[in-house]
Amino acid sequence: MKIDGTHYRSIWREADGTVQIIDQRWLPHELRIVALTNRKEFAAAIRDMWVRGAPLIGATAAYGVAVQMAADPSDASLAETWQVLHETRPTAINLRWALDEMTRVLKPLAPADRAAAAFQRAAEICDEDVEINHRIGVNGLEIIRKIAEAKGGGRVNVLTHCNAGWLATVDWGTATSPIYHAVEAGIDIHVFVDETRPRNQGAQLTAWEMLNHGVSHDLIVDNAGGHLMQHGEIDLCIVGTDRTTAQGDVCNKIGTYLKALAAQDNGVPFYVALPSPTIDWTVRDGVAEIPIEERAQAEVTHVQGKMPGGVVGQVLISPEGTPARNPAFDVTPARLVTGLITERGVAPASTKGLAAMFPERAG
Ligand SMILES: CSC[C@@H](O)[C@@H](O)C(=O)COP(=O)(O)O
Repeated sequence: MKIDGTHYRSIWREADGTVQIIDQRWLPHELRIVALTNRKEFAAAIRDMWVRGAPLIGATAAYGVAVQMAADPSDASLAETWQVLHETRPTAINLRWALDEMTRVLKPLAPADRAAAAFQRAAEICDEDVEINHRIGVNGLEIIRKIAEAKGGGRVNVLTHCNAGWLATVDWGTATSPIYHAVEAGIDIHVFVDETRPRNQGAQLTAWEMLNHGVSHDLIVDNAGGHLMQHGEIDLCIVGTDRTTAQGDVCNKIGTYLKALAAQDNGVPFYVALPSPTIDWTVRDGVAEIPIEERAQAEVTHVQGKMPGGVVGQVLISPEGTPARNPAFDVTPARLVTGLITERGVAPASTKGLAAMFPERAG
């Protein structure tokens, strides 16, 4: 996507071979681009959320393997890199998907051939992600178009949670891709952006994306969505996912479940934008089987922002010493999901629906 006229991806390889990322910890206040040069830095970038969002975590891990292969292409190094990167964040399945995919490609090769093959496969994974998200946008656009037509061309109001935007992927985003496509198609669309405590990915990243792209939007506090739905101000919800099970349960940023409950109570369609690498075919019951990341208490007791004087920093908002819990994701059961917007089309959130859409993957 474009920032001030320049097209950026969230991760890319420079002509000199270095892997560059946008360090998202500083957005929206500063656009900082950094190079990741060794495995330790890749692990830190994923764990400490310089990059985040399920597809981007996967793409970053793929390049992390490639950089490590250039340093040490041995079998031991490949296996250890899988471990080191895999333990950085437990919930987004794209991480394991990308590490397994890199291992599948590299393991049969002679060590001397691994680095070049790894960089090539990492670049392909990035390009595939862009294409998948583009397709999700095309398929999701039809949902938005139908709502616009039903409203006689009136404004379509979309609620989204967290950042499932281009910053969470390599480009386009998942939940935002139908929105960007709708804007391009000339549909009058307005986006309600959940701030998404504790890390405020909505306030910091999605709002920034919408502003940059000239998309009409309002930032709302997380607790406002139900109220807006009750008053007919939301036509549909579109969110992303970090892991979707074979039966269509959706694990996404904490608070997604509450939005889905409010959507069902108010008859608001609740869609999930789902790239196929985000399906975990090995699990069925998301609540019972998906590991939920618990992050630092400080993310709850503090908020980050721009201080007077322009410095980006954190302020304590609770009494010093108050304990906090910080589960980073929750699971929305399939029964609350209207449809899964995939690169192949919109699937019902069910075992049958996903199996029909991806027959070659379903067990
Ligand atoms: C297209 S990204 C889908 C999800 O990864 C996104 O909604 C989300 O929850 C991101 O969480 P984060 O903790 O910022 O990595």
